[in-house]
Amino acid sequence: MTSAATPVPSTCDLCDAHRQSDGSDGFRVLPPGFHSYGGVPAFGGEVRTVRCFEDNTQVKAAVESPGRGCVLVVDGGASLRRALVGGNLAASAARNGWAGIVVNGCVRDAAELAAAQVGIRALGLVPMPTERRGEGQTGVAVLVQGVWVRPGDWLYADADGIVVSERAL
Ligand SMILES: O=C([O-])CC(=O)C(=O)O
Repeated sequence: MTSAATPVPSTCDLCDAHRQSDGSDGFRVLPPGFHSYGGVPAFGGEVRTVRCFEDNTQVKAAVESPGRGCVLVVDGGASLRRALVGGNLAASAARNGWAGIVVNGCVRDAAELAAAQVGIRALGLVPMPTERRGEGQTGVAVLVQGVWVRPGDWLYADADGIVVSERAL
């Protein structure tokens, strides 16, 4: 598996190679709108997923478990009201070997995120944390900005964007 330290293919090169893709080959591009907040600007790895809404219980559990070079994709329903990842969870993700976290939602603690050796993408920053009520699901297909992302997919992110593939590229 790819780890944060492994060079990742450029998303532009991947898109050049898939320029005729209609999605039927399992290659997808996430729409723009994600910003980079982590200390690792480019990352890639096999996908693990969490779906939750303004409750980061399952995100915390995931980043506190071994990441094995995977990318955690968190579908937070695009909520801009609560931060699903902050400095503590980012530090846990880095410590446990996650390559990156992509949040369809918000994050907080900008300075601490930038200091964490993990890739972090999110729609924006908001200082309000979630309330943990034990809700949320892991290991489910998630719809991120209109694009399906499934556990076992591969995700690559760099300065140009984020792409997802059914297989390692
Ligand atoms: O704990 C949270 O809910 C989010 C946060 O602020 C952190 O990860 O430091």
